Amino acid sequence: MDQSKEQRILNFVLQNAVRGDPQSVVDTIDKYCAQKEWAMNVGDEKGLILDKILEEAKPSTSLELGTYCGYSAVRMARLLKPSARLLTIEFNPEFAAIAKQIIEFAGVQEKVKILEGPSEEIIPQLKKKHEVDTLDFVFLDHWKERYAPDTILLQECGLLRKGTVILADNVVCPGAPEFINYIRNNSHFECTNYPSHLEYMKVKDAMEKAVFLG
Ligand SMILES: COCc1ccccc1-c1cc(O)c2[nH]cnc(=O)c2c1
Ligand SMILES: [Mg+2]
Repeated sequence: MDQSKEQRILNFVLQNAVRGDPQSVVDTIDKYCAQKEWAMNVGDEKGLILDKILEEAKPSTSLELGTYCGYSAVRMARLLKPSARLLTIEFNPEFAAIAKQIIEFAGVQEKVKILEGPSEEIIPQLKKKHEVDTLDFVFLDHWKERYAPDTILLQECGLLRKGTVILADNVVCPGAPEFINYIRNNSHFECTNYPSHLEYMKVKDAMEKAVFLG
């Protein structure tokens, strides 16, 4: 059976990154995806925007929707304080299996927990099954048509608190028009747009930050 692109990314990390060094894992994935095969990691340019907004938020409990190969999970975990936790939801079992190995190789497995399944099923389980009180930081990087319904679901499940920071990838490319329309016309959110580029490309993209006002 031919290897998947995600398996090739994992192999490149195992052979070229430094075990236990999350920065080297991030840099190695960026090198592979910029030079050999494009893949939908948030990447180095938008990754720096993610880093800055995450460091400002100093979250104890973070949620990521869309783990993929674990690039942004490793990128975020490398900046979290030792007691902080990141829950990351991935629908695709093959992606989740690759991400688990990349997260473990980077040595951030103590801070990161991968939850496999559809976000609409897992989000309502976060409080009781995963001992979440409220979320300090949310990174939306999964199916664009789920951004708005999942943001509404997070509110309905009482998972947002005054000041929760939501950061969404790809609001220009592929685009998340329903989410942008919802969040910018909602007085309970304070929105900021961060123009950037699609990972590893010259194509325009952007990230949107939405702070929940309670
Ligand atoms: C499968 O499409 C790949 C693609 C193709 C062209 C343009 C953008 C994207 C893209 C870029 C991203 O950062 C993404 N992040 C999360 N979930 C995505 O589906 C996603 C898609
Ligand atoms: Mg993305």
